[in-house]
Amino acid sequence: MRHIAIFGGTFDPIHNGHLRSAVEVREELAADELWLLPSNRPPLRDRPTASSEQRLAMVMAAVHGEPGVRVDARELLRDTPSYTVDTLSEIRAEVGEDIALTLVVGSDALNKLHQWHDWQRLLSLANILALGRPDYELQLDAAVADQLGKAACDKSQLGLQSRGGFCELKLVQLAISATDIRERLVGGQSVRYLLPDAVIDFINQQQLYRR
Ligand SMILES: Nc1ncnc2c1ncn2[C@@H]1O[C@H](COP(=O)(O)OP(=O)(O)OP(=O)(O)O)[C@@H](O)[C@H]1O
Ligand SMILES: O=C(O)c1ccc[n+]([C@@H]2O[C@H](COP(=O)([O-])O)[C@@H](O)[C@H]2O)c1
Repeated sequence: MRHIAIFGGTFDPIHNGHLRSAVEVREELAADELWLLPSNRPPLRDRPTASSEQRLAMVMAAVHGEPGVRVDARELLRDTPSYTVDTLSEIRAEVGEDIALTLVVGSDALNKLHQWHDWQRLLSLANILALGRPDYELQLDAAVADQLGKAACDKSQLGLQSRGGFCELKLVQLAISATDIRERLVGGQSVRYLLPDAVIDFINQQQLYRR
């Protein structure tokens, strides 16, 4: 069965924590493709510092030439909050019923899943993969833990079922965050090796994340 992993984020900016996770998830799941989806108006946080266009440009520069990784800009084309359930419904309608879709969510984001719009429907559209992240233990809301617990399966199962499975993966675990990168830039510190040089060049060119 064809298998697509869907990894959404604010990516303000995209960094090596995201990128290493994307590459490893694709390998670990033996997924055919991994799609990065920059969100337009992230529902549960303040407005991003960089514009949608700038965040999209940084994501594209970061993964240029990376095999099997694609950038999907659909959420930037909708002027509504980027509800994942809407995005997955749209993707499901496009790819059809017989393709495995796996939504990739970091542990910090998953801990807030109970606040997501219509979160109960997510497993009817896709599998969910929880990504371990340093400094963020998985501490799920009780209702979420109950639903995901019932869906728990081995990672090898995710590519064999189109939706409805849940699995946790601990990958390389880089303690990098976009907040820390923005703070370093405001403070005039180096961010080299935390994110790709192409993204740093773009940030400098556009004078992003300055005081
Ligand atoms: N270092 C990391 N390792 C694994 N997953 C990560 C890492 N950083 C972010 N993620 C995950 O990537 C997705 C998008 O994250 P996001 O764009 O919000 O980055 P962030 O670094 O958490 O940003 P911010 O510091 O602004 O909150 C989320 O599911 C998040 O949990
Ligand atoms: O659907 C929702 O209500 C929802 C609420 C919060 C976050 N999300 C999605 O979760 C992903 C990670 O979000 P964030 O804010 O941690 O970058 C991103 O793709 C968001 O669109 C989705």
